[in-house]
Amino acid sequence: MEVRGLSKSYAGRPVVTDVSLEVGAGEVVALVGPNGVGKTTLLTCLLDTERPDAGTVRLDGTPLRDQDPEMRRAVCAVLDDAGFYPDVTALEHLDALARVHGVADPDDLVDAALAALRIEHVADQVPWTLSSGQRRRLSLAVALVRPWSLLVLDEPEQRLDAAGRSWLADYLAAQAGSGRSVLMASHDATLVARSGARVVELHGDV
Ligand SMILES: Nc1ncnc2c1ncn2[C@@H]1O[C@H](COP(=O)(O)OP(=O)(O)OP(=O)(O)O)[C@@H](O)[C@H]1O
Repeated sequence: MEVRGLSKSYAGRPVVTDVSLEVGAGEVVALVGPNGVGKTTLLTCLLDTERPDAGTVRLDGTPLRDQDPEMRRAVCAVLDDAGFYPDVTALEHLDALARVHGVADPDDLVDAALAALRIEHVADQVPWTLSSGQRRRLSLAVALVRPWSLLVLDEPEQRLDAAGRSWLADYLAAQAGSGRSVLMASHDATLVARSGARVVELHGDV
């Protein structure tokens, strides 16, 4: 992914100013910086869910548009743990996403994801009955059941216990090792280091 000259203001107040960065194949990149510096804003602009005031975002040379089915397939974003259908169990949520993306053997993939995230025992519960950490684990499990070449994560360490953070760091490093790309905002220096991330520090008037 290549970002050039991205800027975003809210009500005339600059939040992201002229940011350029690249995330290469096989690379984990960590955006770091203090609260309010603009990490989430940058991620939402990159994902085309917020419209930047200026700048370009390209994936493999093509402008990134969230309405483009190819882009939606290439980019997996986990920004929070809120995007669940309320009446669908954890297992059904993962199963639906795997099938929508046309993966082979969705049953096996979903079982493996539930096991990897250690949420098999709550697979039949609807999201609002999960603990907050289990909901975060379910959000992350999505990345294991659908295709992507770029994974975008916003503070994925939130609400994870120590074992979960270690698993996540090793998972991200392994994905980079297989040639995929990861861009995350994080406040967890251990996660950033253990995942082998290249650090991009945002500076702002905060
Ligand atoms: N929709 C919005 N309208 C107005 N201001 C906003 C909006 N979204 C974000 N901001 C402001 O933009 C600034 C950057 O917010 P952002 O969430 O991007 O920071 P962040 O670096 O992700 O912070 P944190 O580390 O606390 O998650 C903050 O001052 C915030 O108040």
